Amino acid sequence: MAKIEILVGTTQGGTEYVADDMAAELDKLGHETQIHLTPNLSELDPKSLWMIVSSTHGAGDLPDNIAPFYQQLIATNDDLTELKYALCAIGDSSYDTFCQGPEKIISRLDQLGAISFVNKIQIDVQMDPVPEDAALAWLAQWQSSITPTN
Ligand SMILES: Cc1cc2nc3c(=O)[nH]c(=O)nc-3n(C[C@H](O)[C@H](O)[C@H](O)COP(=O)(O)O)c2cc1C
Repeated sequence: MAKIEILVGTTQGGTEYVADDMAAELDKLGHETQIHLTPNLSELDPKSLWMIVSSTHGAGDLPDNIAPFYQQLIATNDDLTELKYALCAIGDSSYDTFCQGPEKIISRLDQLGAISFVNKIQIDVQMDPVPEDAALAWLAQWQSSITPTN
């Protein structure tokens, strides 16, 4: 069993459904998931696996609910070298800034020493109108490699 923090960035709520479905799948496998709709750095375990599940809004911007978390990351110098993360980005390829919002978070996590646990997925709602399906297929590719220590 692993502890998995799921950080959600959403404006209309669609991405929250994607996060809920992945959490349900991980719970079935015996992992301990926690969904954060307003993530707070001080409440997250830096020795767990973080899944960032976020759409993009504006012009390559993070949704408002997760933007303050990004500011917390910018303000901290915490050592995150024990942290592993997985990115599930959801966007629309008709925008030049396709899926760029959560890249800001990933870029800062990398600066703080965190390591990507798997290749990210960028779900294009033009191609996948039901992003849950693409997200669950992606999760199925790597969920068996999650270990208690990650
Ligand atoms: C005003 C607006 C701006 C958007 N900007 C972007 C963008 O810059 N890049 C992108 O990939 N998708 C963009 N999108 C598409 C959303 O990320 C996509 O519709 C997503 O499914 C919304 O999920 P949510 O309801 O969970 O926020 C934008 C959508 C809207 C309505």
